[in-house]
Amino acid sequence: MPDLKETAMPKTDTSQPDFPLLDLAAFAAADASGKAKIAAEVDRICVETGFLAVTGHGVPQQVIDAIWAKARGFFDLAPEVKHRVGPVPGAPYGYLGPGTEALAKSRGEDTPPDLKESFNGGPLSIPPGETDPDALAFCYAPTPWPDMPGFRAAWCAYYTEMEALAVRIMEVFAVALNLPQDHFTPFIDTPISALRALNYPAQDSAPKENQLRAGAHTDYGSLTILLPEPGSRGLEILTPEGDWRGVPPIDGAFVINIGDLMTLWTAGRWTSTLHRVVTPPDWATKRRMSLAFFHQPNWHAKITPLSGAATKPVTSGPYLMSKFAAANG
Ligand SMILES: O=C(O)CCC(=O)C(=O)O
Ligand SMILES: [Fe+2]
Repeated sequence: MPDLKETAMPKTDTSQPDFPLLDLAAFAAADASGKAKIAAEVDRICVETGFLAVTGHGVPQQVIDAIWAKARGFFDLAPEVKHRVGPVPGAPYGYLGPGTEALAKSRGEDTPPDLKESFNGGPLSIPPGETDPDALAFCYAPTPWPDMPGFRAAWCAYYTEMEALAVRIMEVFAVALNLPQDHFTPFIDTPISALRALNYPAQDSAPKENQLRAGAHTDYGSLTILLPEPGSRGLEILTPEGDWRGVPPIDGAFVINIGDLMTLWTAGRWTSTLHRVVTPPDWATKRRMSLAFFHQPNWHAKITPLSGAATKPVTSGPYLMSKFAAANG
């Protein structure tokens, strides 16, 4: 494992001097020792919280603008129109309306449903030869597309960018773990990632006890690439000290965090941090949107600790399916 000594790391300029940044363009341009230095800092952050902001990502602004416009347009449709693209039973894609999901239930906590709605889409193609019935019925279920010109094209363009970005981040993760840069490739070459557009509507009545915009949870997979609506607030992470801390809006950056499978892969070295979405007092009258790309290894990928510790492997697809069922049961 890398040595954990403090290294210089760029910080956000003004709003939140403490929030760590990973500049992917700087990583790509660095020589081996520069890469090792950046990777050591990523390792340190992943040990602590696994949350950081990514700049230098190269995702074209017009791809981001287009999906924001289509997501907003979709959520502004009448409820009965949105429900026309509700999920096929047992599948996670399409429109999940208010009252459908309580993320805290994925950890066995019984809370009221999250104050949100979402649109969800899965992998853009099915790997040739895939016959596993659960894989076909769950993660390779078709996405029910809304009848809105340009929605599908904008969605798929953003999904494609996120898939490529996740590969670059997983390469940094490999170096951060002192592994060859392409170590994770065989596990993530047919990923079963999902993209979710989230809308947290303005709240016109008081929430129930323990009801949040998103209940406290960890993400399930390898990596989440989150884009909160610019300037928006409400996402909080649990610090190692046990305090909830707001993630600041950071212009031009994605917020990334690792999920449960990365913790398992690193034998507990990296933290899949609890996070939630609250409603700051000045946000109750305002909607908030976000785009979350949940990067998930191949359906059949068997995740065992890199340390070689003898534990029963966790298979990526069935693990994801069981967590989704718990949160949506
Ligand atoms: O909307 C957000 O900022 C975070 C949502 C989230 O953590 C999730 O859906 O897993
Ligand atoms: Fe999350």
